[in-house]
Amino acid sequence: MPTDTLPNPEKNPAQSAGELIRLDQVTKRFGQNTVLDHLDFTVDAGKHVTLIGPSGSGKTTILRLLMTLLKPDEGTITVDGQKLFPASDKEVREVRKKIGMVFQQFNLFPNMTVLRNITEAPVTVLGLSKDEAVERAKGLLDMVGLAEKCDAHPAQLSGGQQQRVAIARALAMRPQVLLLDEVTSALDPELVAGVLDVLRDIARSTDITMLCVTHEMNFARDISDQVLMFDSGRIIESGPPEKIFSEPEHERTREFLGAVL
Ligand SMILES: Nc1ncnc2c1ncn2[C@@H]1O[C@H](COP(=O)(O)OP(=O)(O)OP(=O)(O)O)[C@@H](O)[C@H]1O
Repeated sequence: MPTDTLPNPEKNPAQSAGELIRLDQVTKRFGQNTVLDHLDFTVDAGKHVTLIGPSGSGKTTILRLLMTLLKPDEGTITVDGQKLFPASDKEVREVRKKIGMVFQQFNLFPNMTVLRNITEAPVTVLGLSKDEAVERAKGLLDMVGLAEKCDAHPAQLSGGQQQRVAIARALAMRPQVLLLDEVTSALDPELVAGVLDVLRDIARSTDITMLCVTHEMNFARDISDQVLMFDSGRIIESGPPEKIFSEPEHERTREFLGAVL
């Protein structure tokens, strides 16, 4: 893998150690529905944390709060020392630059080539020259195994290839944190492994912090430093994957893993 195109400690000095994400007593309601209930957790820089739990337990809501797509009703969220709410527009923009997200539906720009999908934000948001952005994008496309697809449009790619472009696009911003929201759920089964292999490679060979919602338990076991088990908007159990998957303490965790493994 061409590591010069990826985040590393020299290029992200703030990420060398310590706490990067903190949620303190975060509550989110949709009407009468309390989706997150006084939630506390922290993620240290460089760690890979996976959120598991039944459908509707609030996992995606956490990623959307971190992306500032939603606002908490109570509590505070801090990323790299900056509170997200309240924060000025400028502060939010600065924090957003540190966070990349890959969605279930790839959300590529359909009218742009693969290369342009990846270079657009580094040029317009980070102010890179076109040449710098193209060099970075080509390195990333090489890393996700799509070097020959620069000039293709998203519709000409398989879902798995589109998702690998979306991963490259997120990394092109050199984020400190990568949020992954069920990134293989919309894929045909035969395309899942290719995307997960790319993510395993990124987890292994970069220092990027990952927060991952997935139903792929083998993948979670492989990449996670910590697994958080959610139920009804609370973390009911957390720990290293070998503990959560092999010796879960909570009955709900055992039930959930029994259903998905
Ligand atoms: N914009 C919204 N308006 C109203 N309710 C919402 C909204 N977004 C999420 N919810 C509700 O919040 C709850 C938690 O949703 P969330 O997507 O965070 O769960 P999840 O654990 O990620 O589930 P899944 O694994 O199915 O994606 C669900 O009951 C969902 O219906």
